[in-house]
Amino acid sequence: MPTTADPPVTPARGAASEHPAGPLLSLSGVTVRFGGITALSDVGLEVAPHRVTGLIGPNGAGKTTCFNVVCGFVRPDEGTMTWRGQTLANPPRAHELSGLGISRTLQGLGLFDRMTVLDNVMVGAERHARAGFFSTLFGLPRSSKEEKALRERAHAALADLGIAAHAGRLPGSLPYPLRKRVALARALVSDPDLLMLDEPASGLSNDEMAELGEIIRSVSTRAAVLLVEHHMDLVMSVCDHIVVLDFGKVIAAGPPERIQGDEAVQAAYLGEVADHEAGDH
Ligand SMILES: Nc1ncnc2c1ncn2[C@@H]1O[C@H](COP(=O)(O)OP(=O)(O)OP(=O)(O)O)[C@@H](O)[C@H]1O
Repeated sequence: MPTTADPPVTPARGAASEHPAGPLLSLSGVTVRFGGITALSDVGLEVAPHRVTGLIGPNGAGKTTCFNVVCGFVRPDEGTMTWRGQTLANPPRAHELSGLGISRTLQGLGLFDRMTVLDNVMVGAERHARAGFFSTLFGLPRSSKEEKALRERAHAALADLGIAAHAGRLPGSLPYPLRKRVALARALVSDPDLLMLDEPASGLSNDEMAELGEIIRSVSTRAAVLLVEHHMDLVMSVCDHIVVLDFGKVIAAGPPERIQGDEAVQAAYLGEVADHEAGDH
């Protein structure tokens, strides 16, 4: 089983964890098949507390499938998931994530168009609300004290991301980069221990991407981050640790500087460039 221990670039089966207190999240032996396609094969990775872990690889390498296993969208055929040292009998279902302390943003932002920005963020505060998600969604009553506390949390999350001024607007009236921040605020308002980001830089300008990098680094002071991303500049600048997938297998894991110089990684990405060029003719 590959692990993400830093010293070996090619992860070693059964290697000891690099984190003295243990990883926050680990996958071991995860295999996912879609009919005849093996999307993930014996994948192992570890996410350390308060570290940014990047999951990269060429198109079709299995990144989204791996992300979806952790967020409960895909059930693996084999393998285990360990959260805070406890092996989960089954990977969490999507609605169980928040209770575990895991939040995510997806490529499609999934904001509710008819709810204000503030209400969208309040939906994410479920973990801290006794009455929970459905009360917010369907406008069911909750105590005024609880309502006030939730509003304050949501406002603080918006303020942290510099978008408190837009609290009363509908998401559709905001430009895309700001809608992305709303989705991020909704993920952060529950004060997660792990924030999972699926291609957060897509559709952002270089300046916006640099700001996103700063946000990700600041989030890592209070939560671990698992980042699936194609933009290598962002990945290399924000990640403490990178896991590289190719054809559903972990081919390398280590700190950015080591991954950049890794021959297997370079070959995997060169193969991708060659495929694109062949497709151009
Ligand atoms: N629901 C599905 N049904 C069938 N095959 C799938 C399904 N989801 C993914 N696959 C296949 O599994 C493999 C891994 O796909 P995945 O989307 O996880 O890769 P990826 O690294 O996220 O790719 P990209 O960078 O292009 O988004 C691919 O061969 C893909 O075609």
